[in-house]
Amino acid sequence: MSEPLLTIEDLVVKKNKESKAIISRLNLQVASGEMIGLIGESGCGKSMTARAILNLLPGQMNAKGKILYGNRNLLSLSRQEHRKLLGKEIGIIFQDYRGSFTPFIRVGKQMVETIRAHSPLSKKEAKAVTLDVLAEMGLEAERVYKSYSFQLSGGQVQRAAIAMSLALKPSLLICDEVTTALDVMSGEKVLDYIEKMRKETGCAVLLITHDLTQAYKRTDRIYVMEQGEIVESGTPEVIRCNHQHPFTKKLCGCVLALPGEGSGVQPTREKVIFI
Ligand SMILES: Nc1ncnc2c1ncn2[C@@H]1O[C@H](COP(=O)(O)OP(=O)(O)OP(=O)(O)O)[C@@H](O)[C@H]1O
Ligand code: NI
Repeated sequence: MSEPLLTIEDLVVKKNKESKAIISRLNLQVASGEMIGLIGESGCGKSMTARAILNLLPGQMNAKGKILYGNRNLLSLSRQEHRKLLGKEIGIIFQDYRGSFTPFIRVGKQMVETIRAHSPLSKKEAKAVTLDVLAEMGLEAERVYKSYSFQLSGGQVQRAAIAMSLALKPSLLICDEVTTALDVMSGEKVLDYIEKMRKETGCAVLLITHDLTQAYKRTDRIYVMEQGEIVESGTPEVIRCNHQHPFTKKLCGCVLALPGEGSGVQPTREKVIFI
């Protein structure tokens, strides 16, 4: 692994000081250019981990430990410093992609404003970048630019949200269940675009998913989370074939996967069932 870009050390997140930890002593590393999978059952703390990185934990929740981005501890940055990093250095695509754009402002205008908030580009230059990245995502750039988000399909909005992230060229992109609300084909396309972006910009990706097959197919390394703890980590092959933890065994035992073209996933002797 090359130099770590993001290092989470002993992260503990609690609803309040007295309550049980939602995340307990979590350790995780993402190197530049890596695609990392964070998998686990619903409610195990995947989104809270992303929120802690982004300083977007709800209400009274507090986080202890270290989240090092380069040599800066994100947990000790001011809100203002954090905001500067968001988007520009660290991009996020949420599960609820509709929330990426407000419904009252045209998609193009929002993209131009976001780009300009993070760079010294003129309106005209920002518009050119916006049209470029929308086209890059395989969208009809002019039409999407002029549309309100509710005039587009789910997949189109999701791709526009990725285009937005691409325009800001973050070093780290966090994708939280980005395909959950999409049909399989649209979901695959969205992941293809994320991979394309990674190849083009060299950014690292933290792919949060409860879809084990997706993690196997797309990531370089996988962290398995259970009830707020990382119980296992390794390459997709190790997690699939040589997992040690009973939870990973259970998780792998639940997978039903199709032997997809170019998936890189070979049938194994054990728990993963291919039909
Ligand atoms: N706003 C909130 N206030 C208090 N507790 C919360 C809040 N949001 C989530 N939680 C709790 O934090 C824990 C971790 O939730 P989190 O959203 O990180 O799960 P997840 O792994 O992302 O699940 P999913 O796969 O369903 O998205 C859960 O027990 C959840 O009930
Ligand atoms: Ni979640």
